[in-house]
Amino acid sequence: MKVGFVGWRGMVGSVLMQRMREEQDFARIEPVFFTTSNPGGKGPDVGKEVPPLKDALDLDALKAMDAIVTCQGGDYTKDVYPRLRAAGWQGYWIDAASTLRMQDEAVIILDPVNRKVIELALARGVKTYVGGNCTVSLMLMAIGGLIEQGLVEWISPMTYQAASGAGARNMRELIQQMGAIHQEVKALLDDPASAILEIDRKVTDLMRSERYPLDAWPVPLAGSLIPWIDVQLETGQSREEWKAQVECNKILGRADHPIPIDGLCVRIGAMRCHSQALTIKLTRDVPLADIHGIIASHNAWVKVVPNDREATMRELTPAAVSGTLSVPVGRLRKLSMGPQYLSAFTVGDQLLWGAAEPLRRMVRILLER
Ligand SMILES: NC(=O)C1=CN([C@@H]2O[C@H](COP(=O)(O)OP(=O)(O)OC[C@H]3O[C@@H](n4cnc5c(N)ncnc54)[C@H](OP(=O)(O)O)[C@@H]3O)[C@@H](O)[C@H]2O)C=CC1
Ligand SMILES: N[C@@H](CC(=O)OP(=O)(O)O)C(=O)O
Repeated sequence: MKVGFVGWRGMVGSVLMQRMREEQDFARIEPVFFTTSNPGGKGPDVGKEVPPLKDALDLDALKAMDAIVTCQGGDYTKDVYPRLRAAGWQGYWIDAASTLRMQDEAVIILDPVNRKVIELALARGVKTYVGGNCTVSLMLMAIGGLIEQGLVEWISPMTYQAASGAGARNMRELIQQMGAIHQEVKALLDDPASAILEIDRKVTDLMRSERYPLDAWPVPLAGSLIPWIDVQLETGQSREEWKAQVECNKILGRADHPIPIDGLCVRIGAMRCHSQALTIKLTRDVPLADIHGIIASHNAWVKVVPNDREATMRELTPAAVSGTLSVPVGRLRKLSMGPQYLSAFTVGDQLLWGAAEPLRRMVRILLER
């Protein structure tokens, strides 16, 4: 199978390349690498010879592919995908961008959760497969078992989203902000006799000043947080919040009888792990021990963390999870509102299960057919 890769040197694309090398995926395909900036250049090291980079805007070169995997972004998809389809290309389009997700011709891919939906779509001849929003995919990896068992009446997710979701520039600037804060008060920090309120005042003054690094972020993130992600919708939701219900239910193949899912999305100063606090209304009172079992047995990556202080602090943080495929879920307890109200807290790497991994696995699914 000839697979074209676009966007492979970006942040999501690099994670995809790393995972494909780890899983020896390149041995099973004929990879062709495309670029928007360096046609004729050298392709990445994938353990075998690859042809020079092809132009990602050259429709004829793209048309020669059986499948195209793109992590190049929504503008590229908007520009190239319709022209390629209009030119009669019948190959598989596998995309990380949100552009096509809600279109009828596209299936949102998260195979540990919706393998059946994917298989049915393949059988119907669907050729467009799009990775889900990162918070959506990570939530379903965490509590897919409860949904599968029909135990979820509604969910309210409150998110703590990492800088990586906004892109590489934003990750860099988060660290620059951290550094600027430290520089500002270094002398005071080094003096054990200095007053903490003086340190705090200087930090706050810096964050409010023109000297604070703010090119990528609209307002300070380090030392603060941003309770809005993506654009504003008329409903009062952010677009990120809107995605939760529509994408989850599309992934689950139940857009006609959706589970209500709504909450607030907040950007925090983590690097690449999104966290979410979930309030779940169960359809019935289920004992916690059963809930643990149902969640843990849903897929190979979810891990139930016991609701105790030590295990939670050790295992249920971005620092512990970053760079791994593990999706821990903990803080599972019945809330005081009643036995059908369950809390949960989950953490996941938004570049792996949140972006690259579902695409990688879709290529594998195609190879297995
Ligand atoms: N960031 C995220 O969390 C998620 C992103 N996505 C989707 O993936 C798309 C790509 O995101 P992301 O990977 O963050 O984007 P990047 O900005 O990291 O990469 C996108 C492209 O920019 C070009 N580029 C220009 N300068 C550089 C550079 N210095 N280093 C690397 N690449 C460079 C590359 O194209 P070329 O080689 O052709 O020059 C690259 O493929 C997003 O637009 C979004 O649609 C989906 C889920 C999550
Ligand atoms: N919006 C997500 C990242 C992302 O790229 O989402 P989507 O794939 O839905 O555009 C975030 O900021 O954390």
